[in-house]
Amino acid sequence: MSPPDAALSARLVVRRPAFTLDVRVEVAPGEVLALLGPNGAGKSTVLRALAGLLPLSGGRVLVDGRDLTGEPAERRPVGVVFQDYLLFPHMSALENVAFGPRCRGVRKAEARRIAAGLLEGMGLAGYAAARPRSLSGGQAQRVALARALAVEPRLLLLDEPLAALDAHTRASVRSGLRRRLAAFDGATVLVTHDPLDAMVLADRVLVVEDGAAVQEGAPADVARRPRTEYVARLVGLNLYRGRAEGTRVLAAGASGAAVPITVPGVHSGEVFAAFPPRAVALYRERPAGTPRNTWPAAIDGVERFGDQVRVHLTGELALSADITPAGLADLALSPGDEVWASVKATEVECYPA
Ligand SMILES: Nc1ncnc2c1ncn2[C@@H]1O[C@H](COP(=O)(O)OP(=O)(O)OP(=O)(O)O)[C@@H](O)[C@H]1O
Repeated sequence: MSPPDAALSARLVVRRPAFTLDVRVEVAPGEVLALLGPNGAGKSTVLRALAGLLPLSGGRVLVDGRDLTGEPAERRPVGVVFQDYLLFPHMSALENVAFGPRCRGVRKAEARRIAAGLLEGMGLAGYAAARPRSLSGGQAQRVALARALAVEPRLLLLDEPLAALDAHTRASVRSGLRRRLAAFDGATVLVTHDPLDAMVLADRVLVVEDGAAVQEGAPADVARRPRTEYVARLVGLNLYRGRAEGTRVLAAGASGAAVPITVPGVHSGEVFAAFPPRAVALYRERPAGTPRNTWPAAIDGVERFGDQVRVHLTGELALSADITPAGLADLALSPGDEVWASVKATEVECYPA
């Protein structure tokens, strides 16, 4: 059942020869949902199905309680910001924004008035006559957002809204976009690969893998308690699944043997245990007399990670450790070396699987 106050309530089934998408998407009024997932997971398929650009094999799309399933794209109260913005190059910014209302039968003068108001709201009043190619990436994105909002959508769809920008401008455009999305009272669904986009822009995250929803929740909760390898890698956590027995979790080691992980608190049943690479300390010799978790491991690779060094380890448990370059030099570590990895129980997050 869909919540009565959902602005968007959809079940989307799309069947292709080698791929099936089957997800439910619920978004409250004013809420921003980020779809996060690896390449080919089906995120763009979700957006295109919601926009009416792709027929459903099953399911339905309700926006503000209205069934849009059979409606063609141009009759849906939906605004779309495409990945590369897809502004019409031969039209001015104003004409680009006025295009949607014009297509929906709004008279020219009125469409231009709507467009001018939206451009002004985006801080682009002085760019109405500018052609898209003369705009910066951030400006083009705002024109694309204004164009999407010009049809007074109840559902706003953004496909990788920051992917076309260089790293330098991305941060400021991201915070501008956040403010603008906060002012929109319909449902927003955005697609991203970037966990930071999801953290900053979204109220809730839906992780899609191989056509199915695998995890959903507030961005911070998803980041803190990943439920799949993909999410754990994305947010940079070591993640294991196992059976809890009191304060120990028995995780499956590489050889199939159970590897105990001591966790804070008492748990039972199937659980996840997760900890960040910065919580892992490395030693040449097994540290004696410590209540910490200690596991033997071999250095698999080393990479620079910010001002730290990320060490990848193999063994019964595969794990990543962040240490300082000085620490790496002190330990004189190189690939293949045997070490002991150690993690305090209090650094381990344990939660039901
Ligand atoms: N037009 C199409 N015809 C056939 N198969 C398609 C089509 N578009 C996408 N696919 C396939 O459907 C699956 C989902 O693709 P989709 O583009 O939705 O994934 P995505 O999560 O958006 O990926 P990315 O992050 O790479 O854009 C993939 O297996 C893809 O190869």
